[in-house]
Amino acid sequence: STRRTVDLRSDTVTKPTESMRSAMANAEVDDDVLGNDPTAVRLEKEVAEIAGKEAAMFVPSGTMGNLISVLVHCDERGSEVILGDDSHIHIYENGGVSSLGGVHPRTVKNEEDGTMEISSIEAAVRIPKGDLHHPVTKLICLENTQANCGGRCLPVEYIDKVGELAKKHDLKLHIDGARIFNASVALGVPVKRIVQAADSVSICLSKGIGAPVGSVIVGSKSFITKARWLRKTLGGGMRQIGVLCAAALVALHENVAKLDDDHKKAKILAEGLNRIERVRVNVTAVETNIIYIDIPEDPKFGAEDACKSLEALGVLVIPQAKFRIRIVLHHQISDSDVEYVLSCFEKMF
Ligand SMILES: Cc1ncc(COP(=O)(O)O)c(CN[C@H](C(=O)O)[C@H](C)O)c1O
Repeated sequence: STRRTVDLRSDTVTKPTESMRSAMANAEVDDDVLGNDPTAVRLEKEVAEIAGKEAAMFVPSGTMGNLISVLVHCDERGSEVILGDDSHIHIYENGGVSSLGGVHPRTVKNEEDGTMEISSIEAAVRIPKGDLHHPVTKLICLENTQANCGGRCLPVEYIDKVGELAKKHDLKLHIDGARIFNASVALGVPVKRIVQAADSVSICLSKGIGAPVGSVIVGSKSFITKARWLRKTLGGGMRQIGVLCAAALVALHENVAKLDDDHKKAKILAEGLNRIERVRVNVTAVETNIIYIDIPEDPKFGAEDACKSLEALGVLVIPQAKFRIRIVLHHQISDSDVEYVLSCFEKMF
C-alpha cells in the first residue's frame, strides 16, 4: 500500500472536521465570565443530560477537569485521594492535586483489567478519621476506560460497588471519564448508567469524538458552582468559548456513533500484529481503541528506535515503555491506513 502519514500517537490528534469548522465560524458567543456563553450553556446542558447529572462545566482540558474535580471534593489541605497507581491523574498530571491543592495521593494497584481491588481500596481508607497520624480520606477516583491498562472498560457493577464503598465511608467518587464514550460503546451501556454512582465525572470531547479542544465536568449544582470558581482561580475562566463548544457539540452529534468503528479497527490491527512472529499483543485486552504492542527485548532496538523507524515510514506511534509501543485508533484512521500500518510492522519485525 502507498506510503502516507498515519497518526496513531493518540486519539487527541484528530483535526476538526469541515462540519466543526463551519459550526465554529457561525457559533453564537458571549462572555462566559461576565455571564454565560450561549453555546457553552447548550453544550453543558447536553452533557449533563447525557451523564444524568444536575450540572456541567466546560474546561479546556481533561487535566484541568480532573484537577478541579479533585480539589472541589478535597477542599482542605491534608485531604487524601485514593486512586490507581497507573491512573492518568497520578502519572500524567504533574502531581497537580498535591502541588496546587495540597491533596495527598494514596495509590492502590491497578489490576490488568483497569480496576483496583475493592478490598484494597477499603484498606486504604484512613480509619479512624482524625487519627493523629492520618491525612483525611475524602475521595476515590476511578478511570473509565483505564488508559494505561490498555483502554480497559470498568464494568458498571464494579463502579456501583465502589460507589457503595464510598458512601459507606462518607467519601466522594470521581470518574476520570476521558474515554467514557468508548466505554459506553464497548459495554453497550449508556453513559448515565455507567457513571450513576459517581459524584463527578470528567468527560473529554477532544479525544475519540474528535473535538479540537475541551472536556466537560459534570456533577451536582453545588459541585459545579464551586468548580466554576476554581476554574477561574486556575485561569480557566474563558470568554467567547462558543467557538470551541460549537465544535464539541458537532463531535457529540456526529462522532460518538463512529467509536465502534475505532474499536473494530483496533481489534483487526491487534490480531494482525499478534500474527507477527516476534511481536506480542494481548488481543483479548483490546476492548476499545488502544493497543499495546510488546516488541522483542533487543537492547539495540527498543520501542524508541522502533517508533523512529516507523516515523520514517509515516507511521506515528509513541513508546509506552522500553519494549512496548502504544497505538490509539480514532475516526480519522481508515481501513487502508490499518493495512499500511500492519505492513510496516511486518516489514520491521
Ligand atoms: C485517561 C485520561 N485522563 C485525562 C487525560 C488528560 O486529558 P488532556 O489534559 O490531555 O485533555 C488523558 C489524556 N491522555 C493523553 C493520551 O492518552 O494521549 C496523554 C497521556 O496525556 C487521559 O488519557
